[in-house]
Amino acid sequence: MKRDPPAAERQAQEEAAGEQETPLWIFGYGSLVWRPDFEFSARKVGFIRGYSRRFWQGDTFHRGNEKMPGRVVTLQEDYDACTWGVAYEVHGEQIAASLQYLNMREAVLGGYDTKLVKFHPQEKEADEPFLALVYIATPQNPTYLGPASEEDIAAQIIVSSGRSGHNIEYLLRLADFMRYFCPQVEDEHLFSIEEALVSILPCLCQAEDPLVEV
Ligand SMILES: N[C@@H](CCC(=O)N[C@@H](CS)C(=O)NCC(=O)O)C(=O)O
Repeated sequence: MKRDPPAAERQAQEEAAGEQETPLWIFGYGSLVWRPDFEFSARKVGFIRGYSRRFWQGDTFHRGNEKMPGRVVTLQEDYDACTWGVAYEVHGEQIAASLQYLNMREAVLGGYDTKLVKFHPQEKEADEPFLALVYIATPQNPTYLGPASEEDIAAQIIVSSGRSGHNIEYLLRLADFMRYFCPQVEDEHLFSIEEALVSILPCLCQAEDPLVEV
């Protein structure tokens, strides 16, 4: 089923295509942090304001199936919060290629929509904040699961896997990214789910070296 790109995506694509030298930035805060799987020219670690990252999106393709949906992250509006991740810069032909790929991976298969948000690079003295495209799964999408206790989320992750791999890998790689690349950030929701998961499966204690390269 071909899905027309959402308005924010079209706006970003038109603006970027209109001025070839203007890159498009795409902000990742879940699997895009460690598995972008599209060609990019540069990447920066940083954050967006006004959102909290939550394991409240169901996934029946990448990390789960119709009978046992996995849990992946989305963004919940939260005025005082910041969500850390990676912004990817795409130029010229990379723009259409990345948007076409992400439209299938995120929108068609994942239920995510697009929005333009202000990204704040970690090296703020070197860079001013800039606009980036972000994929958000809203409560209106058909596989949205919403809030649950960290213990229940961990238990669901433990028994879920899909076409892209096990849901445990999804959680641990994201926790790993935050631990090693954003050590100053306390992401209580993420790390309490990881803690609940490790208490159920002690063999999954923290890796010595980062699993994620940025
Ligand atoms: N949009 C968020 C979340 C992306 C995400 O995790 N999406 C799922 C779709 S349900 C995905 O791409 N999974 C691929 C994988 O799990 O490897 C991001 O920017 O990273």
